[in-house]
Amino acid sequence: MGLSSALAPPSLGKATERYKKAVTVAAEAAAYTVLARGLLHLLPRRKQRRVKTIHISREADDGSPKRFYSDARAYLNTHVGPHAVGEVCLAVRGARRRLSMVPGDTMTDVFEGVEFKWTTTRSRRRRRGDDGRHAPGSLVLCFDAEHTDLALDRYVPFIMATVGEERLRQCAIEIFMNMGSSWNGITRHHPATFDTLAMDPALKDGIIADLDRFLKRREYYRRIGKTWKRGYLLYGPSGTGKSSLAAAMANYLHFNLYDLDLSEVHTNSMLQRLLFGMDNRSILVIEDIDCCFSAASREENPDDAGPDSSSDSGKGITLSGLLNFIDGLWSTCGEQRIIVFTTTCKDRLDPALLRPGCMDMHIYMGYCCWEAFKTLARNYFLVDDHVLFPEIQELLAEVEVTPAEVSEMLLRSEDADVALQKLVEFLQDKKMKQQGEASRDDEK
Ligand SMILES: Nc1ncnc2c1ncn2[C@@H]1O[C@H](COP(=O)(O)OP(=O)(O)OP(=O)(O)O)[C@@H](O)[C@H]1O
Repeated sequence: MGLSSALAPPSLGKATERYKKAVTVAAEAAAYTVLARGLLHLLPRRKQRRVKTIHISREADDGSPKRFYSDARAYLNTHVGPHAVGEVCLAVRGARRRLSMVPGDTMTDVFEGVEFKWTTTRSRRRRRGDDGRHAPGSLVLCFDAEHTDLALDRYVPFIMATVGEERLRQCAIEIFMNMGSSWNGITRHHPATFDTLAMDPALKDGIIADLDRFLKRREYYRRIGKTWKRGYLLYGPSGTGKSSLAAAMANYLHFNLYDLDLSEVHTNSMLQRLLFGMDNRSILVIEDIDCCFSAASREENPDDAGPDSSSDSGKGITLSGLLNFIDGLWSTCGEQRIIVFTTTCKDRLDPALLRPGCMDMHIYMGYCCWEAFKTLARNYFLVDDHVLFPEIQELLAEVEVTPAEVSEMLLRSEDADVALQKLVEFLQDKKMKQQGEASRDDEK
């Protein structure tokens, strides 16, 4: 074969032949693939296991923390680990000790017989401390894909419920009541929080800011030589949330509540024993203080002293005595104490209590305003708007109704339409009655 014939292009017939062969090979390969896929379905399931991977990031796109991320971490730290892994992080805050997974580590949880493998990834952005360790980035959950429904429908809700219950338990505060000279305490989760409290939002924010400031001021109180305590006088009609506010403060600060019934305290020594028996980081609540110490104080009417007064120091408990007593006692042994007095009738209070500097903050808990109503509607029915809202807003501007009365109406039905209609009728009825009373007063 000459050089020229070797380099010459193949004939058209040969080229067609090669093309046909190539097509046949490709078709056979495709057929094998289909066959192999079909056979794969016939193989036992174990052999075709696929892994499902879910990434749980710590922050949403807008930078806000993601709820399930923190729930999952809390669950892993307390329920799965840290015994499941060799290396753990330790954080100590006050009396609380917290162990958590080291970023990059993996642990396995078994739920309903299925294995769930959790891995913490390392954050690319942040580094923790001087040891150069990466802060945790996101969580990665891997499991057999055939259990996807179980994972999403049962495992994830189980984690959230478990952590939710745990948080409630941890949020529980102790509520004490006086029995003789000692306190009788129960641990419970009081439902009142600043979220559930219906009141003017600016006032609510002001109270929260005041509490925050108080907590941070240990050095300040030490410097000025005063007891680290804060006093709040809550006044307003019955059913406006004064007791609820005291409980919301306790929940917010994680302080225990001491509900002091002064009618049961007959002598100064009894009072002293009770005050000494209180823990730090606590709130002392004395309700209806006007009934305990009115303007016609026992100080001015010594005959009005407590029944056992003669058996003790010879003096009954007086308001100024109580205040000085508390100051004196707490200055030696107490840290982070709050005292809350409530009254429905500020006019009847002993002037000593109203003197500047006695109670740090006077808070008026008033009738249900529009903003307060919106908080209740959101909490009871998860609604921010309703066709009856304009009418309710108008009525609330004219009628004196307490948040307790509004709450009671909203509780009458789980159906928002029904409950809000009942509230409208209740407000209309109340408006008529209040107008009737006003015109009768005018006639007098
Ligand atoms: N501002 C409020 N926000 C939410 N719920 C409230 C509010 N005020 C009253 N309630 C509801 O009414 C109930 C009674 O309220 P609370 O005892 O706190 O009122 P109070 O002003 O302390 O009344 P009293 O002066 O009679 O002790 C509460 O358990 C709560 O359900």
